[in-house]
Amino acid sequence: MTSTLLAVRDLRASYPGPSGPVEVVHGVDLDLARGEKLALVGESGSGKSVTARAILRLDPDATLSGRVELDGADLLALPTRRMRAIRGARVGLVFQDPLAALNPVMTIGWQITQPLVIRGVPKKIARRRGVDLLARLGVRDAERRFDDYPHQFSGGMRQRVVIAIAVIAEPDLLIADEPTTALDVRVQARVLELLHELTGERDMAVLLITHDLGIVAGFADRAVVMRHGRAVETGSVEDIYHRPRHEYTKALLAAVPRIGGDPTRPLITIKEGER
Ligand SMILES: Nc1ncnc2c1ncn2[C@@H]1O[C@H](COP(=O)(O)OP(=O)(O)OP(=O)(O)O)[C@@H](O)[C@H]1O
Repeated sequence: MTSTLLAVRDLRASYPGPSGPVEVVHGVDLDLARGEKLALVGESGSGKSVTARAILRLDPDATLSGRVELDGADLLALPTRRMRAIRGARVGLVFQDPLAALNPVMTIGWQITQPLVIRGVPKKIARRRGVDLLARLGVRDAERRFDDYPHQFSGGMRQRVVIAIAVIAEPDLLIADEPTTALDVRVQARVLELLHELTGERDMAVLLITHDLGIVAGFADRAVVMRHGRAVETGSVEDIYHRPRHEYTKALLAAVPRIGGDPTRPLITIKEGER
């Protein structure tokens, strides 16, 4: 029996524009069960990031409506202070720019252990867990590297640090926006494998935002296909790949280059406004 962790209903987000508010998320519904991996897919500009940011109320200038229920509590109705406590504790976050997410003057070990230390976990234990996590993320010599600063890490290593910070406090949900885009294929596979393991070990759910249908196929249980700020199709990864219903999903799948595919075959295009 799976239980619903996150239920999003008719979520809308508008931002101030030069001639009034502009709606960029037009009524998105999605459900995520504990331990489930859901991918939000679509092309650049389809509204994946703004949907994730709206779920967590990350943009103070966005006007939001609808319902975002985490374990039955509507996040859109919570006081800001309670919402802040949920981010980081119950929901771990990984966004696209790892450098912006790290503090340049603190060691990476300090930053990784902070979510545990502020919850009263003794420093030594927090360090042990942090080092283990970094090692599981494929960072070599994790014990020694723990006392380095962000500038001493490559971009790919910093991204793994950000992932470690997001998951160390064992959140119920991880929201990760293109978490592996900056990583080479081998490290990408390691990171996805770890996230997969954590969903099993801790029943952590993952909302993965990606434009990469290859990652979706290898990682997610279900997917929501987004276009122009709407969820156009939702289904199991199996159904989306083998029995896509929406023309846009078919076009997205047809646009994925395949090894051995016919390079002269034209890409399917669909007309603007077609839904
Ligand atoms: N702060 C903002 N103010 C106004 N419009 C915004 C804001 N942030 C995003 N948008 C608009 O919302 C739409 C969706 O953007 P979003 O970044 O969610 O797309 P995406 O699918 O995540 O693409 P990408 O993979 O490139 O990040 C775009 O048209 C974008 O211009």
